[in-house]
Amino acid sequence: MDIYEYVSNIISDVRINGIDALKRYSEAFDNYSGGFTVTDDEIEDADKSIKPGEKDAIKNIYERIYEYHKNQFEGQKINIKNGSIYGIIYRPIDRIGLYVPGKRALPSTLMMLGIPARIAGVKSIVLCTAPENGNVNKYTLYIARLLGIREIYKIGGVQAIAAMAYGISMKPVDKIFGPGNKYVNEAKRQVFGITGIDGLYGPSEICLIADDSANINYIKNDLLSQLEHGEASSAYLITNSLRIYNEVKLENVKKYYKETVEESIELANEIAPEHLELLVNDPLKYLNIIRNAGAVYMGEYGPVPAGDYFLGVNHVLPTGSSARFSSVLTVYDFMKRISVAMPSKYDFLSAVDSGLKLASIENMKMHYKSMEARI
Ligand SMILES: NC(=O)c1ccc[n+]([C@@H]2O[C@H](COP(=O)([O-])OP(=O)(O)OC[C@H]3O[C@@H](n4cnc5c(N)ncnc54)[C@H](O)[C@@H]3O)[C@@H](O)[C@H]2O)c1
Ligand SMILES: N[C@H](CO)Cc1c[nH]c[nH+]1
Ligand SMILES: [Zn+2]
Repeated sequence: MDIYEYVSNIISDVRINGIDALKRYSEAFDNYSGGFTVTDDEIEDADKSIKPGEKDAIKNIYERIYEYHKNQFEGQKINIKNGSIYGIIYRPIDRIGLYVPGKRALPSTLMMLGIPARIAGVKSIVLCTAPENGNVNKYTLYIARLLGIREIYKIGGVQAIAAMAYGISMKPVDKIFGPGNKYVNEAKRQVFGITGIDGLYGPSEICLIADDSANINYIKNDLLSQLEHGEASSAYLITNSLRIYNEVKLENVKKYYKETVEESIELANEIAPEHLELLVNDPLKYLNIIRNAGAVYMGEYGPVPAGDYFLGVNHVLPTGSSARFSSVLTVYDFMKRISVAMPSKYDFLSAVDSGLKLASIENMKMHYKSMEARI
């Protein structure tokens, strides 16, 4: 059975059989058979068990992520010209679902999802994450509290995506956000249309371009950092230095030699990686030829893990070459654009003839009459 059919069967089962199916899949995949709702007591216990130093680190990073995202939204765009009003207004999505990997828990991801959601003004937020030994990761719960998220479910994988989309054991959501493994991403792809999705944010990837000036240790550590996410992750090294090409010998890293940094970047554009790291002299001068990447990290102090954790940039990024058409998560992903028009009489009359012609071309009689009646 291919992954499409496999995931589709789970989604249908959850849609048709509801909570019974959720229970079966939670038992089968997450070894969990308790209730799905996280209680206030569990949140309180998590809070108590976290050390003050850990809380400070989380709050510091929360602030940095907030700072980076707070001015992303550039405001409503309403133009008033010669008495006409044309524009686009933005409105937060009413209700969203956040998916945070839970078994090998990534609490940092909740900050990356929840902070821009709150900045965008989303009011109703649900969190789904798989339990580990029966419990949701305590740091995830602490961050949920910082974000004011109170509706939290111990559900992971495909069944969580189906539950949020079809409203099983909860009210359905309008859009689902968050990264996950191949099953989670296939599930998101399949429920798109019933609900919105942010993008295809799958197993982590790094493409590192190094010239002869790059530190070999940095190269090795940075490549291995993203492979640490699991066997589905990928790492590419592209270099114009034969020395580096020969010295970096790492299992599971795909290596390429190119004559120049420009050619290396062209190959990276074809790969369209989630993360593109440049360990080259004067990296800024290459920015204008980078076309396909989820995020670009440059210079000695820009290793991908710093972006994963504390720089403040978002670490929820397109993978599997989807950076060709998709982007890093921003505040805008949590909003809808609505076009707005209020033409003046003058503006209407100056162009209505063209509108009437087009209505005739399309043979739309009532469209024609609607406009004609105002002349
Ligand atoms: N692109 C990004 O922005 C980004 C950010 C953070 C993490 N990630 C990636 O997210 C991924 C997280 O993956 P994960 O697996 O740790 O967590 P996950 O939460 O995505 O998946 C775990 C869940 O998958 C389900 N599952 C496991 N095996 C299954 C099977 N055989 N059939 C059906 N369902 C099954 C289980 O319900 C389990 O809870 C990693 O690959 C990581 O690299 C990506
Ligand atoms: N590298 C991941 C994005 O691909 C994000 C992450 C979370 N925690 C550690 N890393
Ligand atoms: Zn990472």
